[in-house]
Amino acid sequence: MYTIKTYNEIAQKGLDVFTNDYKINTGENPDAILLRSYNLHDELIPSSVKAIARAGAGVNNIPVDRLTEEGVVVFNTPGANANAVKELVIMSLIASSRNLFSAIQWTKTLAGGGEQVPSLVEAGKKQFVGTEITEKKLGVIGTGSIGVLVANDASSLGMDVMAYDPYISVNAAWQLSRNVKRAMTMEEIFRECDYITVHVPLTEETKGILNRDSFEIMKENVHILNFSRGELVVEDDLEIALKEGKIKTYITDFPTDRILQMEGAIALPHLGASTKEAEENCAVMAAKEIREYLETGNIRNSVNFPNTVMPYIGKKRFTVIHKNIPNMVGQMTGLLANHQINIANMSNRSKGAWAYTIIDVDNGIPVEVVRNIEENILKIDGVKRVRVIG
Ligand SMILES: NC(=O)c1ccc[n+]([C@@H]2O[C@H](COP(=O)([O-])OP(=O)(O)OC[C@H]3O[C@@H](n4cnc5c(N)ncnc54)[C@H](O)[C@@H]3O)[C@@H](O)[C@H]2O)c1
Ligand SMILES: O=C(O)[C@H](O)COP(=O)(O)O
Repeated sequence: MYTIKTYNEIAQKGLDVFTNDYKINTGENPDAILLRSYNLHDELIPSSVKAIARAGAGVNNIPVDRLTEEGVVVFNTPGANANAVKELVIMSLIASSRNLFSAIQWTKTLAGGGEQVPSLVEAGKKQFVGTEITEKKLGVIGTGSIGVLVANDASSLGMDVMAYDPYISVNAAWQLSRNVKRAMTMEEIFRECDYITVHVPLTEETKGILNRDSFEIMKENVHILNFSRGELVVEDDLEIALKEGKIKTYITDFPTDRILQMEGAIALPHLGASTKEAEENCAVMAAKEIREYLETGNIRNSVNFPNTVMPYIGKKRFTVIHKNIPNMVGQMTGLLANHQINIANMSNRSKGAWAYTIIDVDNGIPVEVVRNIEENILKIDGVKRVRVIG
């Protein structure tokens, strides 16, 4: 029996992935945590927790570094909400070009105008004259799951699209339309584009990339869209650039009190992933990642440990989280050899400073021998966690 603790509301379809062997939100010692944007940084995470799945993309709400040191596997759900975000970004591109947000607000103010409404509309509409997006230049910073979709669809709508991503994955590169031009630097995007949209994770490197220096080299009246994270922008600098009219609109999914008071800033209440489809996709994917890890030790879509998938055929399985240093596998297999135990299958993967090893052994080993091996693997210098499955 496993226990899952949830933070945030999780789509029922995702919770349904947890069958009878699971309890949700009961007891003090959960095996895994499932959450969306809830801030885990200040939470005490019990040592019973082996895995944390973020039903979504961004993991900046999770203390990943600390959890890695504790051998807790953190997952996210790559691409599961990308279409939802893309649709909102494309809508916002058009809405900002056509001054739709303020036009809708103004039109509402005519309520109660009786028969005058049609003529008031005709007289007032000129204040909302917009521009078309066709043939305008869009810069996409970050071409991962969302950025690729935005770039391709904007290109289909007739925009001239350029994209910057120094770490683009092979998968994303395959998906990107050949009409999308490659920018070699972020500055190229800043200098040349009429619209700029950011689709990067919040990291030390991306924090504050939208700042005074970048605004300074941008075109006059640029539209900026930020559906990634609020901290990518330096608010002091944004306020000045909006006041000076350098930035025409800043559309963000991450309002702060200050941004809500800036003229030219349009804020949505973090709606990017809030569609029925995206919520279900993310919840199902996250729940499956947890189940697979707890039941088989396989790791798929982890942000802190190497993806390691070895078919589980019901044999006794040792899974070991350890430092990525020499002679770890040798020491583990040595312990098995001491007991004349045959290894049926094995996988060892690394990611940066950490590695993960799965060893399947033939069935029928006495319980006390298994326990002894488990204890001795844990004693190896550099080993963080050992689990025996089956
Ligand atoms: N508004 C929302 O509701 C919502 C929903 C989903 C994701 N997001 C945010 O959007 C981000 C992107 O989501 P995704 O699913 O596309 O993630 P992703 O991991 O698929 O793509 C991120 C891309 O950014 C690139 N990148 C990283 N550092 C970079 C840098 N310094 N310069 C340029 N590119 C860089 C990576 O190479 C990758 O291709 C998430 O991290 C999250 O913060 C917001
Ligand atoms: O990173 C993400 O996936 C988004 O910001 C979605 O967050 P949410 O699950 O809280 O809507």
